[in-house]
Amino acid sequence: MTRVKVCGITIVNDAVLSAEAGADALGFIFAPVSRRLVSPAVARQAGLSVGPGPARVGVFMNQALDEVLRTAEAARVSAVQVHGPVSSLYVQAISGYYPVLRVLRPADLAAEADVWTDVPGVTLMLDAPEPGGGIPLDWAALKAAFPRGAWLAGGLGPANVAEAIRHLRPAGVDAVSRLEAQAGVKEPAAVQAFIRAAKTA
Ligand SMILES: O=C(O)c1ccccc1NCC(=O)[C@H](O)[C@H](O)COP(=O)(O)O
Repeated sequence: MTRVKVCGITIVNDAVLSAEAGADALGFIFAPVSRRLVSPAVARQAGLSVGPGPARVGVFMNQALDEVLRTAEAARVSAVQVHGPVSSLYVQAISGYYPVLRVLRPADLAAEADVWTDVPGVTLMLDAPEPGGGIPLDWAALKAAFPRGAWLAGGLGPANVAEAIRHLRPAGVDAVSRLEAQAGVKEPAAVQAFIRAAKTA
């Protein structure tokens, strides 16, 4: 069954409702450029409030390694998601502490996907060039190159996630924009419908 990550949690109650709806992972964005920036303290409280079930993923973009590790520790996340043009050494260093979701854009696939094939602790995620922008990828065009075991993000929501899964059979799916009432605030019905659609695809 496809695993489901609900990203951009900024409110403890949204973590709880996502977990109750069956989310496998919750995303907490620590990249200062994001409209869904959350503090490590709130992420930590959210993690404590959902019990042992869902993974808690700290999301970072172009941030120094020590900042990533300090923030992840303060927030008590269980995995780290890495966006941006960082080196493979940087990703490997994080994977010594946390399972890593390494985010690639379709344009990066040819150069970087093979680097991470069968590397323990690193899972690929394909996302649109603008993270959190709500723009879907061209699933048909990606089909031949989509790495086995990779996750998919980019403009997914209740209305299109089943179709995306049928095209690419990702190991997991991730979404934010189409699950929100406003930036950083979840729309409960959309979260529930997204998880249901992904799990039954
Ligand atoms: O969502 C953001 O604001 C964001 C900003 C900077 C780095 C990452 C960010 N989001 C990470 C995610 O994993 C999103 O869920 C993913 O990009 C999909 O977003 P959407 O297309 O809006 O569903």
